[in-house]
Amino acid sequence: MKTIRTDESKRNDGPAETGNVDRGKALRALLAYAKPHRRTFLLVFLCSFLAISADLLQPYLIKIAIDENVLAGPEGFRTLVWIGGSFLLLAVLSFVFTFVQANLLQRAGQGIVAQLRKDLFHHISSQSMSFFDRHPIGSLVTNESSDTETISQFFTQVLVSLVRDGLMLVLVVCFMFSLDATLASYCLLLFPVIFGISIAFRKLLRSSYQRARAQLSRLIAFTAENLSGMSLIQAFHQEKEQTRQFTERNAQYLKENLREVRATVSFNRTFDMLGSISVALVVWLGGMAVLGRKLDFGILYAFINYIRLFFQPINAITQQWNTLQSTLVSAERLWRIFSVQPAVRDPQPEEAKELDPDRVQGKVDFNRIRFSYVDDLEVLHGLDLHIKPGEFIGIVGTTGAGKSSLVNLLTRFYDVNKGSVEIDGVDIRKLPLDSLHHIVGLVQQEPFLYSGTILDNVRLFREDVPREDVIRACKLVGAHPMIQRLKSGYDAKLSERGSGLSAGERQLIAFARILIFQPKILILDEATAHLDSHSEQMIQRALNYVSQGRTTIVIAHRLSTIQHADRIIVMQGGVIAEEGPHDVLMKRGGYYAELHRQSRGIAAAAGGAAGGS
Ligand SMILES: Nc1ncnc2c1ncn2[C@@H]1O[C@H](COP(=O)(O)OP(=O)(O)OP(=O)(O)O)[C@@H](O)[C@H]1O
Repeated sequence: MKTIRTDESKRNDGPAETGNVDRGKALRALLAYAKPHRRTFLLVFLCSFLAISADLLQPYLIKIAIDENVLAGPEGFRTLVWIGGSFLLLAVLSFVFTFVQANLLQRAGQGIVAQLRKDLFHHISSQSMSFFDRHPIGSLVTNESSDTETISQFFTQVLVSLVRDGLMLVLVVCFMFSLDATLASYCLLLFPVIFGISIAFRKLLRSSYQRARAQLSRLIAFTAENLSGMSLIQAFHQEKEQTRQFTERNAQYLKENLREVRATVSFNRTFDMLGSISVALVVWLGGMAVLGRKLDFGILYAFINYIRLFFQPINAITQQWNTLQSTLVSAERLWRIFSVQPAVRDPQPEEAKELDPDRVQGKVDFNRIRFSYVDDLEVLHGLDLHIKPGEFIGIVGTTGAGKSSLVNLLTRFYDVNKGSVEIDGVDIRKLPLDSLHHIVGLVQQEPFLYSGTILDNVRLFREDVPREDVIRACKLVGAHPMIQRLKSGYDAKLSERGSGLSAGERQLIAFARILIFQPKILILDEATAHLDSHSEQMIQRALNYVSQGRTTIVIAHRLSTIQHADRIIVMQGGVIAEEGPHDVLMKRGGYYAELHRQSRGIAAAAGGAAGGS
């Protein structure tokens, strides 16, 4: 199944979340998902038709029973039994066809939405980092969960109701005219009233739904953000303030939700009222006709049944109208996401170059690169850095100097605005992303661990990597003793994001991943969180081991980590301020020496405080 394609495919990660989108296009793209299920939908409509016919014939049978048998006297008894039997048969047929229709419909509808969810997840996962800078996680969670659920209702309720109830309405009107054209004509006078009411409510229903959805998104985004920053909230005693903000958002959502419920209930009850007035009208007009012997009683009985049935599909269609409004809002939201194409993409086949991961030397060149996350706010200003194969580079600098930005460009989380980044002389924009990520390995400040076992996390769910290799890698980076202490060792299940492990332990696991996947270039963003000296030593040992034979770039927050680096790059305000080995930089007495002095001062103060406490 193909992902929704859009005409806006040339858009690069653009702000598709704002501005109007073409609702027709969004709906067409959605309907394309139903195409593979054409046959099932045809069967559904056929079953609906048969079930409706069986339902509609029932009042007609009763009319025959009353007028031609009951009122005709005792000789009609045998036919009455036949009519009773036929009535029962019609009821059974209606049950069977409705049952089959509902099952087929659910299967097709749920299948479509499962596919949509999968495509959406795939689409989101293939976006570049700038997409996630612009789209809050909470809002993406709403897209993936509740928007797709609304779309599911479109396929399992709206689509079929529009056809089934529309068909029923036409058939009911036909039956009514065949029974009594005058009474039927009076009933048709109701159509303009129904139309007027629908138009009057339409705007109100749509806007109240949109407002409720916007508040829900706001609430989910706030909750997601808070849950991921819970430790910070508690550390700064922000619970009360956050609860206050949550309560405010929650109250807004409640208010909008109630407003939506009020609008829906008023709309539905207005229709019910109209239905009751119509029945009263038919009873009055028809009753007069029966009394005046212009109409058979059986016809009046059937007519009352049909007028009830007449309102049933109208009610259902208007109910579905509400769902259709929700579907349109959800389809628009999903369409906006699907319209965004990743800013960082695989090269065109004619431009693509391959580097054999086993033969990569590991030479890295940043050639006069300029880069900004947002327009007009450049963070790297024509930076030039050339790294030899196997070189160990330490990057230091004040916060916001551009260290992470520099390595983000080597992993192609973002692309440079000007200049180029090359590996072994090949512009990385020409390398397929897959092979680039084989060549460049990353150990982040807060390595991401999945909900799964230690084994899964080290070999990243690749079953073809033997358990023994994982254990060997963990032993080499010094993670083995820590893993053995866990209850089930390598099979211990980690909680979400590995929250059961310390920052240092999570980094050790990430180091073991490097030994399994053997990238030729290693980037380490050192953990800023305070590590005790034992963990620090473990990390240092692991790094020394893992960096052997590969080009290594370490963003260091503790200068001790990179003291023995081949070269230290000192960054300041998006440019390289100084570079050279530790001793040379210290002798120069410049910015690095100053940083070093400061860090020793801080370490001494921390030591003093620890000693004093
Ligand atoms: N996703 C982003 N969107 C917009 N601006 C960003 C983004 N990430 C970083 N910046 C900005 O880019 C500049 C460089 O940030 P960067 O993270 O590269 O600095 P750093 O040297 O790694 O800092 P730190 O040591 O604090 O991690 C900063 O001014 C920062 O505010």
